[in-house]
Amino acid sequence: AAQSLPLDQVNALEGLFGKNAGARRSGAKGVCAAGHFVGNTVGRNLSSASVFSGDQVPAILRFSIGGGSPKASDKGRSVRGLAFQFTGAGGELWQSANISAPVFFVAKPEQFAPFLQARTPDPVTGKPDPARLKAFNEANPETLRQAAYLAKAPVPASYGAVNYWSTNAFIATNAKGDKTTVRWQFEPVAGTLGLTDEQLKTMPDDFLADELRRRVASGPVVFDLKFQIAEAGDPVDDPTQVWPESRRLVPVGQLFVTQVAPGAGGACENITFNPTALPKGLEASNDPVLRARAAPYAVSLGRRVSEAPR
Ligand code: HEM
Repeated sequence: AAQSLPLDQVNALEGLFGKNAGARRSGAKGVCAAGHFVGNTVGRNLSSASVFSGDQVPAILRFSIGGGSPKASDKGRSVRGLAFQFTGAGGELWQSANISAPVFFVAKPEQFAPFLQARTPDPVTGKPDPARLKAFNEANPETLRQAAYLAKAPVPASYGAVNYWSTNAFIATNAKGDKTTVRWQFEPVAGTLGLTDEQLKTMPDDFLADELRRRVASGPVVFDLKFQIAEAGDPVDDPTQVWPESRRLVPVGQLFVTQVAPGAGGACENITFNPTALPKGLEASNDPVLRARAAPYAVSLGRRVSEAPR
């Protein structure tokens, strides 16, 4: 029976991926990192948020693999995640969790648990019920767009060589009070890099965290943060739909990744990157998926921090 949306969502993640003590119920495998963000004048013209001041803003970061398994393969065709917490002037926080796909897999929060349940193996057959999966997919075709994107995208060779998107829309307000609806993306300045078919066969399942450590040891990994500017009629409340490619994409600052935790754990672990924790000058849009995120993140945080340590 339905309990509440956030509990159903977290329980559905546990149903599919297991209840992995101490681990995030989504983005379970990952690594803590740190660095800073520097905003530019374009950012300041769009948003009065103190993080765009141009000063170095401290960043706590986490890179991750999609899904709730701490043992997920780094070669899987799931999303990679980039979560950040920027601390602006006066301790003002901006938290966010972004993925390596321009679209999310549900348009509405009510689709989240049924999407996962339809993919959860039946204990008797060891496989998802094919009729149930087919019925869900046919009734919810927009939930297949993310997998279609990932099927064609190269598997990232590095956490530092792939784009990350907000997928959700936000409203930026500048000092004059002008409002702009935006989505954002992080683009690696050194370019994107995918694994070749040969590498997919020969690489181990665990390489991304060490690869990032090596990269950062030889210099900061830098991402351009770009805002994509919505125009009238663009779907601002549906993260399964991209906006037209012709939409303006403007750099608003750069993220410098300068440290990677030497092992498991670190400053990112007790944080839940709640994407509606926003500084003054940035607001949540009416996207119902965005608005639904804080509660299940808090449920997952509560469960994982109260379980036995890994
Ligand atoms: C209704 C929609 C969603 C639900 C129910 C949901 C649920 C969750 C949960 C329970 C966690 C674990 C939180 C923690 O333990 O700290 C999580 C993490 C994460 N989610 Fe979501 N999520 C949703 C939408 C999204 C969207 C739209 C994105 C990205 C565009 C996203 C990206 C991520 C990432 C990258 C992480 C890992 C963050 C980290 O490294 O701590 N999620 N999500």
